[in-house]
Amino acid sequence: MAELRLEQVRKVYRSRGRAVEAVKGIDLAIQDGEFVALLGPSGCGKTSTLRMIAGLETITSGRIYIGDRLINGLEPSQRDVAMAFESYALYPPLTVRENIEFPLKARRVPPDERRRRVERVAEMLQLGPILDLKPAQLSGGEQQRVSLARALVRNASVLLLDEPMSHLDPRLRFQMRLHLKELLQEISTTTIIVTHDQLEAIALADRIAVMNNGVVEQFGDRNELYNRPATIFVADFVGEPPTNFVRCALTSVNGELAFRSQDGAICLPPPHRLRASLRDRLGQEFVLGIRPQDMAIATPKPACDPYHLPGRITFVEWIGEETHVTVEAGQATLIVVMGAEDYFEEGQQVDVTFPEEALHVFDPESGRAL
Ligand SMILES: Nc1ncnc2c1ncn2[C@@H]1O[C@H](COP(=O)(O)OP(=O)(O)OP(=O)(O)O)[C@@H](O)[C@H]1O
Repeated sequence: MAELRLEQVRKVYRSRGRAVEAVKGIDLAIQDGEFVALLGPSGCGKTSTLRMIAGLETITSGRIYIGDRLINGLEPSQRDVAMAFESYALYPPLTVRENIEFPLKARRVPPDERRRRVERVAEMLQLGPILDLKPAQLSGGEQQRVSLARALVRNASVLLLDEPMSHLDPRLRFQMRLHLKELLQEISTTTIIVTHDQLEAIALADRIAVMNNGVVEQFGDRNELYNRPATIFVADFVGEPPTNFVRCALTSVNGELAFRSQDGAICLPPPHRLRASLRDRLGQEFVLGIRPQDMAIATPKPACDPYHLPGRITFVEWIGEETHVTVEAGQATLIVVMGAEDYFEEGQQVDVTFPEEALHVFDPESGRAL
């Protein structure tokens, strides 16, 4: 157990004379026993970050601390970090039991203690029936669970999981998530999981670092990412369906500030919390973001709520427990999530409403929330 701290960590790869800056000076402070997910699209630098913490990749610049120890120069074996790989990395000649036991033997853990720890983790990950098989006899999902078991059994200060469930079928994935969460709560090891699956990140992690293009766009818990997205990227990447975005100019209508789309179909007052700071930005463009789950369709039009948009339903899709309704408001297309029991018809004129706090305002240049 230990705190893990990354300060201005960068990774530049050189391949065929070209420099690729995969990680662009990230800062992360992960508390002792905390479970953090690195979430982001393919190529955003998640695995590079993890491999630098594990010592499998050199750190181009910056500092990584585990507790008070600066680990930049330490060999992987000196770092007290355990890692489970997406690509398993099991030892082919050893049985599953021997694979899991291997890191304990290397650390001279007594046989009784070894057996107890292997059995505990094997039970958690449902590996009992395959303990005497060799990796070549296992399915991809089974190999992945063995790799996870081998990392968990060590009780290292820091546990790193790189897409540890990507090869499991959805049902097993669900079960593994439950077991993993339970097990990690019990051993309370500082853990980082890399995933591009936001459901996995949300279900497992205490906090999520959303990465894009080598930088951490936001580091926060689920509520912060949903209710106060720091950037356009986070508002777009986290949440399903993605946030609705509309580009508007800040204008003055009858002496009051208003965000107005180019065709005039959208005209909304800025949220109260931003009004004072927006006074001197008249004429500038902004990106407005509203989550589909924060919107509702009201018929008839609400009497005095300023946060409503008149539009026309163009598409209705029933998805299990939700109905996704597409509404056109002038040239803007908005998706609204309603309940499965709500009934709407294409062509219907409606009003889309939402609470003031659901309106997120972003600077189009920096992409950052105001
Ligand atoms: N050894 C390497 N040499 C050159 N470029 C690399 C190397 N490893 C990674 N990269 C590049 O660095 C960037 C980040 O890669 P990284 O694997 O860290 O991203 P990722 O977010 O983990 O992606 P994925 O989810 O696809 O695994 C990518 O552009 C990748 O092509």
